[in-house]
Amino acid sequence: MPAPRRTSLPFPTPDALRAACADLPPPDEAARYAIAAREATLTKPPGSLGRLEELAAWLGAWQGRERPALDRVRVVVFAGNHGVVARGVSPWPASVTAQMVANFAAGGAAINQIARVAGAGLTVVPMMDLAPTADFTVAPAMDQDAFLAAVATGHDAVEAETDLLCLGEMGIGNTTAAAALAASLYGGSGADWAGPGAGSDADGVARKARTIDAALARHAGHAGDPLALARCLGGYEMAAILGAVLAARQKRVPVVLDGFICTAAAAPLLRLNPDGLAHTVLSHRSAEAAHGVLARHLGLEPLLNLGLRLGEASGAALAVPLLRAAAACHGGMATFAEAEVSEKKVSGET
Ligand SMILES: O=C(O)c1ccc[n+]([C@@H]2O[C@H](COP(=O)([O-])O)[C@@H](O)[C@H]2O)c1
Ligand SMILES: Cc1cc2nc[nH]c2cc1C
Repeated sequence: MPAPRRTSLPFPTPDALRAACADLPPPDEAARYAIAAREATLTKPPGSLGRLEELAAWLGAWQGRERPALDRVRVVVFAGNHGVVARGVSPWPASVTAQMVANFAAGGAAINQIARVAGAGLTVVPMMDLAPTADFTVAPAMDQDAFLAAVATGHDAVEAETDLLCLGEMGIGNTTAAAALAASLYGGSGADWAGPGAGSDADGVARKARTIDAALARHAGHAGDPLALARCLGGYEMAAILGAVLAARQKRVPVVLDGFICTAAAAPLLRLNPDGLAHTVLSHRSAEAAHGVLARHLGLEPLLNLGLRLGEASGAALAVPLLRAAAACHGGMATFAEAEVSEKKVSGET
């Protein structure tokens, strides 16, 4: 189903969007305090659940609950087409984007299976009713109106009554867009950020690197303006992810980011606000090598490392069972007092 066309935009201008990105709510500190206090009473050596303890605190602080809940987990996948595919940057034809969206609707994709196992609802937002973005080696990928409309589509896709939001994308050619955007934000050349994507061979990766270099040269005038770079070098589905990450923050919905493209799409928010991705975790480190580099720039530590390079929120949905375990331990474990377990070692005992 095409995304509904809107008559009014939540951010009618780039300045309005920039101002919204600068003005983000903090987590619930009282909930964070209550979670830390409860964590210290649970029947385990302090810190022994490692990152699960941090995840429970992160979930609860954004949900504003001492015991985080994951009853309403939603996966949202945005899909869009990229004009830069005409440069031969993907081994797949652009038509595969729409074909995969049909596959999502029929329940036949990996994300359908993983979302079901994770107990998450799946929403797919196709943006292929729009003409593909422009080939960004010759023009901005999107004009101002198209970019703000795509951001609005993502913003509209987030419901406040969500305990956890997993974001992902589908778009043939979008590893080139993600690499170009990452290079424009964090420096380096095409060769530093280009990888095989959905299966390019060495010649394809070299072509991709040259394409990214051409795009960087074309849009160099926007250096230092993260929203302009997202508009010139990104894609509809990437702009929508940016809008969804922003909307989630405004509603204090915790977010799981997926692979390379999803992470690159969210990166401009961090450039606009050093605290802008505090409500997000990164599900996994993609097999696309640039993802690990980008994650380090963003200060995000991936939860999983499974050699995934699929996209479509598959990694984000795979992180849900981990988060469920973190929440279940925090909410369900007995305290030392309840279980009558001795809390401290007897002095002198080894
Ligand atoms: O999530 C990732 O890290 C990832 C890495 C490589 C490829 N992909 C997916 O593959 C598609 C883009 O690959 P490409 O080679 O056409 O740019 C797009 O649909 C992405 O979801 C995704
Ligand atoms: C088949 C296929 C499925 C995908 N899912 C996400 N990106 C994809 C790219 C391709 C090519």
